[in-house]
Amino acid sequence: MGAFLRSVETALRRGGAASSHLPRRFFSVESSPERKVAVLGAAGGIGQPLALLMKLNPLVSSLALYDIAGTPGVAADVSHINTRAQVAGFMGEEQLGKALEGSDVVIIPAGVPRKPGMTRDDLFNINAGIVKSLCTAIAKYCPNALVNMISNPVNSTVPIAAEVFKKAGTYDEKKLFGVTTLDVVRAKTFYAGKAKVPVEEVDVPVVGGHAGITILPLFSQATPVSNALTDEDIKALTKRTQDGGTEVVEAKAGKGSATLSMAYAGAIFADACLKGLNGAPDIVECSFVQSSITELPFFASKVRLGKNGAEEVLGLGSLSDYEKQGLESLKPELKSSIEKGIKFVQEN
Ligand SMILES: NC(=O)C1=CN([C@@H]2O[C@H](COP(=O)(O)OP(=O)(O)OC[C@H]3O[C@@H](n4cnc5c(N)ncnc54)[C@H](O)[C@@H]3O)[C@@H](O)[C@H]2O)C=CC1
Ligand SMILES: O=C([O-])CC(=O)C(=O)O
Repeated sequence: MGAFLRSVETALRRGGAASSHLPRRFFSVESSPERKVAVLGAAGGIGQPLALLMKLNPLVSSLALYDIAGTPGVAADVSHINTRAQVAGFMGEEQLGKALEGSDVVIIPAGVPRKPGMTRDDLFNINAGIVKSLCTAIAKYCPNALVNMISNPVNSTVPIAAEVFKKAGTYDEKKLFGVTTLDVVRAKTFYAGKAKVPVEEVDVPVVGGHAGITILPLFSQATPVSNALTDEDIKALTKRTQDGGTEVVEAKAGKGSATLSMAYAGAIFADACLKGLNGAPDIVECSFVQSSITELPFFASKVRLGKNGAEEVLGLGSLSDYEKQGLESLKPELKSSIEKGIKFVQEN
């Protein structure tokens, strides 16, 4: 472990990938302009490890940690790590503006997580209001920031954010992202295990939304290609990816949902946003964004990230019959979750 951590430090000092243990994408710094990242909900189960990972990212020069409680401690703790980002903690609504001002990327893991037996939609009543008020502040204090929405139900919180920004006159569809990276992370892990291929080489797009059957992994496009997997294997992998969140919720038995893997996924996605802003070429990640690739107004698919955010929403590519069926089955649920979010802002 000592050697591992020393290699992290060396990698960070060099600003390059010094260790094969580390995802290269975390540590490549071609050029490093000043970039401020704000984490809203930074004292929570996701927020704390995400704050740590963003402090390790050399693309970040300023890290604002905001929560309704607990941020002074988290900020003091993380700030002692000897990396580039200057860390500041902000607590309570009166400090939200200061936390947001000048932000390039705002990551939102604020809100309540699931307990066993709940769906993500069961979180709507509490989290919709939290997201609405945070997005109202974003529109006021950093209207140009890229927003990475983690709070569930993502299928509704992203449309909520869009409506809030529209009302405020600041909406830019290129700058609003539902974070579905954890679905991709899971699909890659599960596929690598089943296909017996090196996990660090695996790529699997995951499209649709971020709840149950709306999560549609496209294993027919997975690389490296494996001819060893049967149709039954693909069905089982699809179901496990769709139920990945529930698997963690049940294992945690009342103590919340995925936090560590989500922090990892959130850090990967925020890093991609920063690289895009900095002009790095060919930055493509799946995300739930405003979309015209299906008849639904929001949809997750591969997105090319650039200096303005989502520069291009990529199409679905060719689907297997099983995936085509999955796509048709997910549309009614996704449509109604999107409409629920829009209605919430229009009526409140
Ligand atoms: N998009 C995804 O793939 C995933 C999303 N999630 C979602 O992320 C959210 C957070 O999960 P956890 O970190 O496990 O929950 P948590 O309860 O551990 O942390 C949430 C934090 O949000 C804070 N918070 C509440 N109201 C706030 C407000 N108005 N402003 C700022 N902060 C506020 C709380 O004080 C708490 O520190 C949940 O909605 C969960 O469902 C979780 C895992 C994966
Ligand atoms: O399942 C949950 O409630 C949290 C989540 O979105 C995930 O882990 O994918």
